[in-house]
Amino acid sequence: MTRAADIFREGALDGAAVFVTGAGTGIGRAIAERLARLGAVVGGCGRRAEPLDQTASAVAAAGGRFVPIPCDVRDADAARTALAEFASRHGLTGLVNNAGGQFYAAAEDIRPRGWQAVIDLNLTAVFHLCQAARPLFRGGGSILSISLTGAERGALGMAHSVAARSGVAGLTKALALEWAADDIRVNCIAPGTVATPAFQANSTPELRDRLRRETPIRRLVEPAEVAEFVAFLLSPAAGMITGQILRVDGGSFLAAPVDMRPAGLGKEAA
Ligand SMILES: CCCCCCCCC/C=C/C(=O)SCCNC(=O)CCNC(=O)[C@H](O)C(C)(C)COP(=O)(O)OP(=O)(O)OC[C@H]1O[C@@H](n2cnc3c(N)ncnc32)[C@H](O)[C@@H]1OP(=O)(O)O
Ligand SMILES: NC(=O)C1=CN([C@@H]2O[C@H](COP(=O)(O)OP(=O)(O)OC[C@H]3O[C@@H](n4cnc5c(N)ncnc54)[C@H](OP(=O)(O)O)[C@@H]3O)[C@@H](O)[C@H]2O)C=CC1
Repeated sequence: MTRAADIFREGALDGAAVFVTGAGTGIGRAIAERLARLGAVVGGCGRRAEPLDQTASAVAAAGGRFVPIPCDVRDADAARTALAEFASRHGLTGLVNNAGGQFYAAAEDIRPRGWQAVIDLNLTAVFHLCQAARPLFRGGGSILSISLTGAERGALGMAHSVAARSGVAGLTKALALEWAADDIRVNCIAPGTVATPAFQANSTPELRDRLRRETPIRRLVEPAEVAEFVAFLLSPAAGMITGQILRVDGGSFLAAPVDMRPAGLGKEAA
């Protein structure tokens, strides 16, 4: 079978300049490496410099260009400055809001600071970066936000994250409408479970096996499968796709909601 990664021709994204948040690890790193391989110049942020430098080395070894600009996306001014610095040197045709995450807790155990941390990272930072990108796009652009499948139906143990991702879904549609006339497309990609090092570190083999069994296509999502879809949505081939929430989840959204509450791990969802 042809692998997804064989579909695009080399140079398919020549001339593209894309900023990826959380580009040092996991899904963000896979996205950065793939876009650079297809010819885009990629800028990326994260709080830590070291993972970004590792992405830069991997991209350079493959003959691509990656510009690491460490910053905390929850600091709106710092994020704005990082994006502007990248755009001033390379232009800007795409933004991928990938930085995100949450802890797992029953709703009654989420304290105000925990709620705020998850909303700030997964929703408010996305808005600030979209807003910052808007005037930097010249002649159109494409914004993608990495969300989480099933947010529209709910999940147990992730109330803060489900609320934030639902906010991103609404934001995606609102911005798609406001900016369509300037050929700025705004979409959301909602992955199912992806076995990245970060998720492995926050889960047990038993939980991952349960999530795999609960996925109609009986395996977890590969980071490369998300990256390939990102490449497509950034390309001119997706020129009429905007305002969409697009799932890369093996059909997970059709199955029962997941139960990620610490006390519920290992049990079937209620
Ligand atoms: C159908 C669908 C199929 C689909 C099925 C899909 C399954 C799910 C798959 C999803 C996977 C991923 O996203 S995995 C990839 C992403 N990686 C992660 O999620 C791991 C990283 N997580 C984090 O870094 C943190 O959780 C996060 C809050 C986001 C960032 O935090 P910060 O660095 O700002 O903050 P911290 O100082 O650590 O914490 C801030 C506050 O959070 C609270 N807090 C932190 N951990 C807490 C905990 N376990 N329980 C309660 N509260 C907690 C405390 O109140 C802290 O405040 P004080 O203590 O008062 O200071
Ligand atoms: N893995 C999975 O199963 C799924 C993941 N997702 C989502 O996909 C995205 C990527 O996940 P994944 O690759 O697994 O996880 P990672 O934890 O590896 O990726 C998150 C990245 O974001 C960066 N980041 C976190 N907080 C900030 C911040 N405040 N400012 C700047 N950068 C930050 C991290 O770098 P640093 O720590 O250096 O800041 C890290 O590189 C997340 O939004 C996640 O919620 C969605 C569905 C499923």
